[in-house]
Amino acid sequence: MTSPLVSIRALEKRFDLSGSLLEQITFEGGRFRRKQEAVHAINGVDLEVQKGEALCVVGESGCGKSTVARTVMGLLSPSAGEIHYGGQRIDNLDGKAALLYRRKMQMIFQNPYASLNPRMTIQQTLEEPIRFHHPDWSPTQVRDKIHEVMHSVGIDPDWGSRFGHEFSGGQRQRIAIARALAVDPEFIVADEPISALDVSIQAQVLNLLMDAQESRGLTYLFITHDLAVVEHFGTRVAVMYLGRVCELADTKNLFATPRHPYTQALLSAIPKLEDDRPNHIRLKGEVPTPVNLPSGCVFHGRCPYANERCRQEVPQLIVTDGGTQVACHAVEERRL
Ligand SMILES: Nc1ncnc2c1ncn2[C@@H]1O[C@H](COP(=O)(O)OP(=O)(O)OP(=O)(O)O)[C@@H](O)[C@H]1O
Repeated sequence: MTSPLVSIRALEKRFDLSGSLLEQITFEGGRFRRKQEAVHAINGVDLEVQKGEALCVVGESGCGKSTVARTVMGLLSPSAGEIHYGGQRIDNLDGKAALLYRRKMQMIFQNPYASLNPRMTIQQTLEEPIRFHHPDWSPTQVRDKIHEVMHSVGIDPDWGSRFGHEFSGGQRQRIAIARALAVDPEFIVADEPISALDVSIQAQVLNLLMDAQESRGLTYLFITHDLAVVEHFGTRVAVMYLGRVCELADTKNLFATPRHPYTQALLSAIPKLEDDRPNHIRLKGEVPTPVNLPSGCVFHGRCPYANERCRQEVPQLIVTDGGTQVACHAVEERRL
């Protein structure tokens, strides 16, 4: 395998909930104690994104997908761990060195209503990042680039003087995609890019992202909770639960033979007319709070295969016969 474009290494992200030092001090059992509460949003994630692939990250709400996305993009700093791009560590860069990666790595957000400035014309929206990253470009070069990206996302280049609010949700997301493409990125993090759109528009925008991937040789980290999207779009899939990756597989393998009980439960939740699927699992209970993480395997409280080892020992990702990586003691012990 070639070296990955992006590596996420032993990533952890905690959000401190304790407030000021004064608010952290409590009096318990006759002593002053310092109480430090935190949301453990990411708890040791290792992922490699290969050049040209679309790596999808899936999981229930709150499992840490967006936090992974925002940390990779440098919008959040990791509590521990590293992000590498093309072999270079980037989570600790600033100034000029960081600028280069800001051009190569672009992000598309879920809500095109919030991500476009309503006071800017489309021309201004697209011009801003181009001028920022290419201050030496002539007005003609800038104009040609704007024309090219508007055309490629299916927005009439003559509409450049219109404002964002004059466009529908689907058109706005196309413009947001054009803004990301305008600086010729290599890597795009797309965080639920179609989930705020009408169902009838979703497939069009997804196809647009796939066309851009092919024609521009893009690599995607694609965050979604929609398994139908994953099946259509993903080269590989990472399934997350409570801030950890529990399964990493080629998309075909994941849908044909899900190995982790949580993945099996997610796939079981997809409605089917004739349900003859093996490994049908129905999840009980709620996702535990990421403030007090369960010991051992974070999934053990909801897992029908959990035993004492699962309650005590954190499972690591192991490679199974089919090449899928799974973090599950039951799979490792061939109990499942
Ligand atoms: N700024 C923040 N401060 C405190 N907690 C946060 C912050 N951002 C995220 N979290 C918490 O971190 C955990 C992971 O959130 P994240 O948004 O990454 O999950 P997600 O899988 O993307 O969920 P969703 O699909 O709902 O967006 C959640 O418990 C969330 O409440």
